[in-house]
Amino acid sequence: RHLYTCTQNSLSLIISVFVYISTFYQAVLQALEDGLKKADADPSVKAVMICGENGKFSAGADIRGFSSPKTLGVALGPIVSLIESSEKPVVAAIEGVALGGGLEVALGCHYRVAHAKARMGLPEVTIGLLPGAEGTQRLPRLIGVPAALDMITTGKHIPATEALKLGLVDEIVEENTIEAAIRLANKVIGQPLGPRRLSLKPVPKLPNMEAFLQEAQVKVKRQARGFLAPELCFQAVQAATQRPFAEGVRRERELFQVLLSSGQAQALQYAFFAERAVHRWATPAQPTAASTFTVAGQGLGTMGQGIVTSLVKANIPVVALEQNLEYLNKGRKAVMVLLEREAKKMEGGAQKLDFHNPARLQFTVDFNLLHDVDLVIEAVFENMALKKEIFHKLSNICKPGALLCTNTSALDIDEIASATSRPQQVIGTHFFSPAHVMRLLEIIYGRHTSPSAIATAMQLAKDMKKVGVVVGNCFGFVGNRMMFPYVEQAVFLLEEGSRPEAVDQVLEDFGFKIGPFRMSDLAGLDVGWRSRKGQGLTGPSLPAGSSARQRRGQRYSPLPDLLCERGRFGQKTGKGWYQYERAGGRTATPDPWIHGFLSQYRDTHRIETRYIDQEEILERCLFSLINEGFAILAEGIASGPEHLDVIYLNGYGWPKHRGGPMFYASTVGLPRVLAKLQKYSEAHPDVPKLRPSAFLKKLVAVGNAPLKEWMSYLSRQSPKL
Ligand SMILES: CC/C=C\C/C=C/C(=O)SCCNC(=O)CCNC(=O)[C@H](O)C(C)(C)COP(=O)(O)OP(=O)(O)OC[C@H]1O[C@@H](n2cnc3c(N)ncnc32)[C@H](O)[C@@H]1OP(=O)(O)O
Repeated sequence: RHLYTCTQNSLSLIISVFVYISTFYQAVLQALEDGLKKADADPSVKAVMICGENGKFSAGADIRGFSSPKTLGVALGPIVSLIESSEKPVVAAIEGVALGGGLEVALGCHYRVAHAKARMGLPEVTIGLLPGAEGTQRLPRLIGVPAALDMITTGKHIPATEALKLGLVDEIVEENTIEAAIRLANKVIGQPLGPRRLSLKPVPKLPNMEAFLQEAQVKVKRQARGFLAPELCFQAVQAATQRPFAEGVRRERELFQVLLSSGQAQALQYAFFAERAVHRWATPAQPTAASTFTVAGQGLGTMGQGIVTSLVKANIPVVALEQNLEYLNKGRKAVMVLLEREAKKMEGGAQKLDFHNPARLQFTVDFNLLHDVDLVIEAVFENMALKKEIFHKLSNICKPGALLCTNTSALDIDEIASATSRPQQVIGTHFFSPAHVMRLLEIIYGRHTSPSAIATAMQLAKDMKKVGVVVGNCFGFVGNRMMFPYVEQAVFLLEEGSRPEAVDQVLEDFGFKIGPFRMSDLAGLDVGWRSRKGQGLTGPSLPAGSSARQRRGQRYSPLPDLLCERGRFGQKTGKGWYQYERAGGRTATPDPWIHGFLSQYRDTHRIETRYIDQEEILERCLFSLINEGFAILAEGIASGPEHLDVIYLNGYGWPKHRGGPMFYASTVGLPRVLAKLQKYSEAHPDVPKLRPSAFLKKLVAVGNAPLKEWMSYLSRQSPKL
């Protein structure tokens, strides 16, 4: 943001511009261009140094600018060229971050000095673009093709220490970066600049470049699953290996334009801002125990282990509690394995994982040790009676201000709170498995939960580096409630003639990592079976004489129950919707037994088998999920469509380049979503989840309102959101 010119011994400020290189695009570019020309023309100026303000070099172009028709993104390229062609040495002083266009500017400089704590990267791929200011051509020339491909196709940020090893920066410093850059500038005055101009350098050769590129392309394609940007990033880097610099730049610009108009870039940029909007969301209240939490993890099963690991990673002191020594020792061992693994990943980084210190992590079976903690996260298994018993005990033992959180994916927060004398301090925290990896945290407030309890849970999410989304209390909350109709449709499609692998394929082609049946096999079919038994939908509590395919006047499919009755719980038993190489195996193969079973089932229930095309599979699964999203918004269970999208992007594997289910609905067009739901609902009148939500109808009736205006059409919103 500052361009300094460096005379032999003195430093004078020439211009001051803004944080994001293109926030005031024309002004910033103009200022850079003017400053450089002025420096070049002034014989008293011997060198130039470019740095940022307030300890940050640049986060790159203003992402909002890419959705404006007047985007002038490519104009940054000529400025980078101008920097490079300067007859006086130009040194970048990198502090904080140098990302995207920011790093591209640094690549135009002849030298780069970075602070040891700085981070660098070309994250354009994560917003659906490629580094379009000649970065795909300069970076491989500087650090070689493998490292450049890795940075450009993944968008990862790298620490300065790694940048130094790669040769991306010339020097790293612990103290004053700007002074170090000026020192370097003074040192190199008069030295030839040709060897420092990256556009003149050849791309370093590899003995097996072609084979390397082929393999890399296959890998990028396999991981992208319909996401265009990584593939086009690859092509731009490939161009650097095949063409002279200027032609490579032309190719980069063509590919950039393809991405800019692809629709995927808008989806990803929407997702970028949606996540930040959700993060910014706050209640008027202050957290009660901000940043000084001592947290007790209650229950050390799979979820509890992940939660404790996450807390330790976030440097939050933890007391981990189990009901007996056997479970405690088992849980402790598992947590230690996870923590050792995390510590290994963090090796070489600035932060160390401190988990052998009992003041940071303590394991106990003594409930009384919870007396002094600020917050408890209960993570026993999903059983209302057990949870109520524990909350009653917690309410008696914990100090008056302590917040009591329950990790649940569906249970009623109010009922759990009713077992305590402090329902205002009871809140749901729905972690996703594995809890030390997954970023999402659904925060569920009950009828009596206080605003400061919500604010405290939000603070906890921030401290744990998770994306906390506050939602209301209803069966399945937001994520699972939207997932139920999706899975229900997938199973109905099997009844009507489809196969698990056909349904999964359509949804995987859409971009999900795994389809609903592979997912169900992974999670275990017994989980849903237990829940359906609890709801009286199957098992001994099902009233005698119930129809096989109807429950409470609605269509019901007993297929998952029938599989469970045959011991087919999925991967854990080696059989589920697919077959596996062994119990615990992970390779799903279509199972002829399932095909035979389905056709027998259709015969038994006199269901005519029909061919179901990909469009119907996709629409019935996705539109029923989206329809539920509209119902959720109308009921005031969530603050806005961005919140639902952030939940789906971070907890349910929704493909990022589709922006989330509600954003996707807006791109399909609400009138089309409505028309299709109406059609499917007419064909299946006994499936309420296909009946279009009144809110969706309203948004269509007012003329297909744009997503950012949806909430203005609701008269009533939750007072707590
Ligand atoms: C033809 C080619 C032309 C040009 C090529 C160049 C292209 C580019 O440069 S594209 C942009 C590439 N840069 C990025 O993708 C960086 C995005 N930002 C981040 O990763 C992070 O914000 C950060 C690491 C820079 C900082 O993280 P953190 O400290 O956690 O803060 P926040 O993420 O909450 O951000 C704070 C605030 O800043 C807004 N913001 C950040 N970066 C940008 C940006 N590049 N454009 C616009 N706005 C940005 C962010 O939205 C937050 O504001 P709000 O809370 O109001 O949303």
